Amino acid sequence: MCDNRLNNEDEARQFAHAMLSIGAVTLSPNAPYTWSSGLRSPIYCDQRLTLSHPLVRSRIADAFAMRLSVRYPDVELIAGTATGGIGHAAILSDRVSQPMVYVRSSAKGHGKQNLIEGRLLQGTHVAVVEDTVSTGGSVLHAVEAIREAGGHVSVVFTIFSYGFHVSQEAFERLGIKLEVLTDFSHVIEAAQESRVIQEQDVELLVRFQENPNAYSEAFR
Ligand SMILES: O=P(O)(O)OC[C@H]1O[C@H](OP(=O)(O)OP(=O)(O)O)[C@H](O)[C@@H]1O
Ligand SMILES: O=C(O)c1cc(=O)[nH]c(=O)[nH]1
Repeated sequence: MCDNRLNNEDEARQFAHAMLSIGAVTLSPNAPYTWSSGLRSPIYCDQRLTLSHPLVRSRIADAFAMRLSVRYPDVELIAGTATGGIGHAAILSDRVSQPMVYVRSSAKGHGKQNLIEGRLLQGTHVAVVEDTVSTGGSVLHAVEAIREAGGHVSVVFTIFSYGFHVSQEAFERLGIKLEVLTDFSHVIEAAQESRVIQEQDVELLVRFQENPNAYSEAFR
């Protein structure tokens, strides 16, 4: 679908530069980060920082809201993933005057033992909001929880995605459209333009993105 209000290429560049300007992108090639999936990575993109920047978080909500209204008019409920997606889901649901729930990474061990917090009615059309997609495991776990509870999910919104083959295949398999504001390649381009990374870092990062498992295994 082509819509003039959705110039995703410019938007992707702008969000990549915004991520760099707030210090959300950090590199540590010699002492890799361990991700939630267990993968070891030379890069970490911390979207939690966007919540500390009102202008950036507001632009994120604007971009999500525009895509939601143009492409997914049937959505009736916004679901955030714990913890990174909750803040952005709250801002978006307020923007579009829709109700919100959030999905825990695992069911609570006390109280009502809920996995999903808030009111989710059977048959509701839900958009899921995540902050970062790496393998996609976390957000797809949330999608499955919502589907099991009787909700319909066909779209996930994320601020950032690494664009790994494994995640793309998983989204396709589950029939989920992934709406991404910016991604790995735009962040790398922005970092080169701003001269915050060296050529040797770029080569390493591209090798990592092409085969994250092989890179990760080398550090075990
Ligand atoms: O696509 P995946 O491989 O699942 O990785 C991405 C997930 O990892 C991060 O969350 P984390 O588990 O660090 O928890 P947090 O949101 O509570 O900080 C991030 O916020 C995503 O939810
Ligand atoms: O996969 C992850 O855990 C992860 C990667 C990343 O770059 N940023 C983040 O918040 N989580």
